[in-house]
Amino acid sequence: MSLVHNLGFPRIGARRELKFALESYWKGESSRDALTAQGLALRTRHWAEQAGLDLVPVGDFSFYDQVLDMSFTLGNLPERVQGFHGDALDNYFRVARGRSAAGADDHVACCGGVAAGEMTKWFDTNYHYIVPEFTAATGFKLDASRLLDQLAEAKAQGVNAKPVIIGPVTYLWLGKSKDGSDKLALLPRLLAVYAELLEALAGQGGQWVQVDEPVLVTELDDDWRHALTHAYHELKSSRVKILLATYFGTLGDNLYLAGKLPVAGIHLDAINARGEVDALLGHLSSHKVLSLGVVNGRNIWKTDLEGALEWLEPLHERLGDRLWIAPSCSLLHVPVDLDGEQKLDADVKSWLAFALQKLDELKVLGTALHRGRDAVKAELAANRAALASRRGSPRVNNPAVKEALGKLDASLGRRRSAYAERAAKQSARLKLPAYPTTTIGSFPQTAEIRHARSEFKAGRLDGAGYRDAMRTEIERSVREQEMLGLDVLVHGEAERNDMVEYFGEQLEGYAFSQLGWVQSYGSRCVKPPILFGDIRRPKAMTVEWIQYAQSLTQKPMKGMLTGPVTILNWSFVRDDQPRSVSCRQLALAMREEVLDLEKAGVRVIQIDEAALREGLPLRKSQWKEYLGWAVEAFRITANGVEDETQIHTHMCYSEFNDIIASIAEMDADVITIETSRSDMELLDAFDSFKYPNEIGPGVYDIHSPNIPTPEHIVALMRKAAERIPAERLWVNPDCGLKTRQWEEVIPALANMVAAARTLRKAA
Ligand SMILES: Nc1nc2c(c(=O)[nH]1)N[C@@H](CNc1ccc(C(=O)N[C@@H](CCC(=O)N[C@@H](CCC(=O)N[C@@H](CCC(=O)O)C(=O)O)C(=O)O)C(=O)O)cc1)CN2
Ligand code: MET
Ligand SMILES: [Zn+2]
Repeated sequence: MSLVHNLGFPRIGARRELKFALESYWKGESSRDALTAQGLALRTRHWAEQAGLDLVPVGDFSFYDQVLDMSFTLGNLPERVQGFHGDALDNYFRVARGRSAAGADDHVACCGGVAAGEMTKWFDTNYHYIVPEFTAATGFKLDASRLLDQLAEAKAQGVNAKPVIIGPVTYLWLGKSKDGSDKLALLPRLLAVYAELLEALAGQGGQWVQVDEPVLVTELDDDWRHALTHAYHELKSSRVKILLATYFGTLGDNLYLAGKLPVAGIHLDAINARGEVDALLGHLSSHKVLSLGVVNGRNIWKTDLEGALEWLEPLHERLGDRLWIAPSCSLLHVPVDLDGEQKLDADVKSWLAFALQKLDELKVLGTALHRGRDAVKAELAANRAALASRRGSPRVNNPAVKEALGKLDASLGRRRSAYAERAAKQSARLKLPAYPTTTIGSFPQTAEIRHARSEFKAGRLDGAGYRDAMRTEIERSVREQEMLGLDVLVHGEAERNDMVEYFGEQLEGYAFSQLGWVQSYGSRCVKPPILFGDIRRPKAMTVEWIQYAQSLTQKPMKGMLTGPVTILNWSFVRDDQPRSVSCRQLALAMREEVLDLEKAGVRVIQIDEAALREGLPLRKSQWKEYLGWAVEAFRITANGVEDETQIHTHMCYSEFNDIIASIAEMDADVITIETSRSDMELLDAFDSFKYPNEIGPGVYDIHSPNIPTPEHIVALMRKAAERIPAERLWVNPDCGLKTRQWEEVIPALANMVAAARTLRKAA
């Protein structure tokens, strides 16, 4: 029999129950007990929904982040929160979210404000984790209570539990050394605690433990490879059976190493690394389990079940019980339940599978392997029909789009003149002061804005009423910016639910869900739109809003767009054509929008590419290819405008050292980046490359409620000016302000404008 299991289940809840419970607890509107009860209710429901599986993950639930959970399990708390004498869960949230010194926190008086842990993306996904912090002195101390409590809960509910933890090497690899010391030097100390942890799990009757080591799909140097070998030799005497889970890619050079590790089984992402199955099997000793991730945990398409069986059946014949099947990775990255969708087009819906449907697919595959295809004849037939309908649908393939793509030539991606010439014309037209100030686009998405939108979507507010509500917000943003004295204004993005979904909703070739939420970080979720067909822009998408905003002020109003690469990287995308092709289609559609904005008199247009760097493949050897088409797509979008039109782009969470040449190639007149937390060090890349265009290095961290002082901003900008000539510097926050409150935004921006004035006087 082949065993069917899952690697992880989405924890936010089909109706985002966890999000609402968390936010209400943080606001002080509900009790800690209410929050933990909601956690228990979600775990219980999710285990019940996975009941048909042979092994169900336990420990994949988290109140904020699974990496932060691991830091607490291992007793690796940043020094600044040690000695906190409140509740452990509150301390956990202090690390996750930070605490302003002026915050409404009982412990501010005794424990002061604390900075949030740094957040960064989880491999190549749109999920963000809290970065573990290390120093040479870091010690570890086991606190297994979370895992043991959840295991006990699972047992009480009759769940076939498989505890899930992040492996020691991946844990170290994900963290950051705060003092420049070698993280790997901590491995012996860390392994001692992992050994204790495995022992504790064994004591609870855990037989199999899933230990996630996704670092195995990255390019590792010898030290890290050695660390893996060393770690699993140290842990091999444990009483539990380790299923070593790899996902998000191929093992590549690490294949032999992975195959030889002394563990009881290994999970391979057979969506990305199906070609490695044979080679891996060649290295696996005959007692080891091979778990194959055959259902894609990263997208929302139905699996080709018969296609999967074609290659699984012979493997099953060979391996028998040693073959397990699972999703390719945790289902954290997909929405929960397709059945909740009431408005999705019936055709498109019939092509999709969310987490619960993916588990059903696995069960069908398991039954077919176990009892023969006949036992699931009806399911296989329905699957075959759905796949055929998708392949043949005229809505997927639009000849006109294919034709337009065929006509593309390199001239589309070139500005008329070089930067220096454009800059002179733009400066004559815009007449901006030195150190011009601007913001990145969004202003707070208030409860009123979201409420108006949800009333509109539910049909209780009509189009005119909704437009008025948004215009009121836009007007408020413009007035505030004028009072603050900013130089280049934005409309505030009130009308946008999300910078990607908003465009997905308006482009042909896209479908969008009502409840397809995926956790992005903490309580924050996104609803990635579904790119299923050839892309076309039926009509202008942003022009009316920007025009309205411009009508309220004499100052230049930035037109605000999301770039093709970011739209692609934050959507669920087609698996029936290369990403580069979908991206080029998006580029052509967004180019039309850029040209429409220009025609409407918009003088500054920002094209956000927040996810351009984020989309880099996990393996460096694939970067060149990706950057080639990604930069080209941006250029197609941006570069059709006149010299006088100023193009901005924006990127956050970025280190630019290794891609600075590509950034320069994008040739935006101005790029705004996130730099405040790195103390402007990120600018070194621009400096040493002699980046020729203008730069707005972020001067305040928008993730934190803390208000930056003018002195702090001036100091940061002086550091920036050591690296970039002052005449090419802008002053702006790190990113958009949609997650902040107006009460935070106004004083912060006032200080930012004051800082710019100080700088101008000194110049
Ligand atoms: N796609 C994407 N990926 C990204 C980012 C991004 O901005 N977009 N940024 C980074 C991650 N950062 C993020 C920052 C903020 C949020 C965020 O604020 N998300 C919102 C949801 C945004 C949204 O789509 N809102 C909808 C739905 C709002 C909503 O929840 N409405 C209520 C009803 C409210 C009412 O009636 O009063 C409901 O449905 O229950 C809207 O505005 O229309 C949230 O979790 O709260 C997400 C990611 C990286 N990846
Ligand atoms: N214009 C967008 C905003 O301000 C850019 C966000 S980048 C994640 O929200
Ligand atoms: Zn940003």
